[in-house]
Amino acid sequence: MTVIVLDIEGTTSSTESVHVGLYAYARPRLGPYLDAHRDDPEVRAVLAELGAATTAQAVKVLHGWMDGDVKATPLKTLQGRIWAEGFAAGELTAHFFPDVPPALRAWHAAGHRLAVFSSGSVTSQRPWFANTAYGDLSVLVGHWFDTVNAGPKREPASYARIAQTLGDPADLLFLSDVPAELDAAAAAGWSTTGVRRPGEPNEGTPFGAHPVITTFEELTI
Ligand SMILES: CSCCC(=O)C(=O)COP(=O)(O)O
Ligand SMILES: [Mg+2]
Repeated sequence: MTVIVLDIEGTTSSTESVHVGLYAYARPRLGPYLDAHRDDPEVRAVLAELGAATTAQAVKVLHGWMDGDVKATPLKTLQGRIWAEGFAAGELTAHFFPDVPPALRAWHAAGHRLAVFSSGSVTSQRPWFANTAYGDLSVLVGHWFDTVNAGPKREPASYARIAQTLGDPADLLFLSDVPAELDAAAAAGWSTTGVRRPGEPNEGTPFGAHPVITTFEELTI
């Protein structure tokens, strides 16, 4: 039995749906969210990490990270909370490539375990998988990992940390569109497969020694 660990952006879901859909939703809400949750310990911690004295200063840093698609944990924490509210309010729905839902259901039915490891916070991963045009896919996923509970995606130590929960690295398979993430997983003893989807930013990126698929239908476990 294999544990299949999924990246989101570029792998299960389009980059556009994250950058245009989710980022545009979060962008104007960051300032008001900070002002409304100043007494929340997690928000206070984010502000302390940013070193920003005012909401305007904090928003400037956060918008700069969004413009550069910097996967900084304080940004991901705030985005995730704003998106979770958006999903709960019925204002957001998730995008999944059409090959993904049937493949996840088939792998789950065959006894393979599924997990997610994304730079997007766990707070946003769960509603992303729960609110799809293909029904609630979150019920198929047993474990959720992000940069807080696992660590940065390009560091082998993060994959070693995840393996402490999921089991023997030899049984773990990571699917991602980013070669540096696959390199880190392989360095931790995991199996890897690159996902090169037509039209995605990493379509032309070399994947080195990692096997490559263009849809989940091509994966043989
Ligand atoms: C609801 S998922 C949010 C996706 C996100 O914010 C992100 O940065 C995705 O990065 P990934 O590690 O999945 O490529
Ligand atoms: Mg990705």
